[in-house]
Amino acid sequence: MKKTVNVVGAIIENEKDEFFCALRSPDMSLANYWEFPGGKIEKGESPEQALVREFEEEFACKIQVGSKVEDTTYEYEKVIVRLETYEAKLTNGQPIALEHAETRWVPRLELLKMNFAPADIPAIEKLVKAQN
Ligand SMILES: Nc1nc2c([nH]c(=O)n2[C@H]2C[C@H](O)[C@@H](COP(=O)(O)OP(=O)(O)OP(=O)(O)O)O2)c(=O)[nH]1
Repeated sequence: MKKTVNVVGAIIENEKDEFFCALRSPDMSLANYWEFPGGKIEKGESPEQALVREFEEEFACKIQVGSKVEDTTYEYEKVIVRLETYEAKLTNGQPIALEHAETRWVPRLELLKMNFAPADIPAIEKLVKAQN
């Protein structure tokens, strides 16, 4: 039976209506896909606590987590991922990619053109529809 992993991702928007995206590096699972960075929720953690921890570990910066955007379960070839995405704000410094191949601030409508991990697509569709 496939394992289900609980993953949380941050949706961070800047004042120019751009979103913080990260490219998974070749040595990560799901290599070379873009994602809303975050990671697996560890035992005893809330999704919010996991996101704060992951941003300190992977981007050496602090975030404040807001409301939930989407909750999707996607079945990959080897694993099932439940991805919860949350709005978040940078509260201390700019993110520095310590593990990802690249990071980019992407304009809302261009999110659709990026090679995002399949589990992220429902969240992206929601963001595009929410455009005002
Ligand atoms: N972080 C993140 N992971 C995603 C997204 N979409 C998606 O399918 N995933 C998948 C990729 C991985 O299989 C899994 C998350 O693993 P991860 O490697 O980021 O988590 P982690 O930092 O806790 O990993 P590790 O320490 O166990 O290596 O979820 C997303 O938007 N953000």
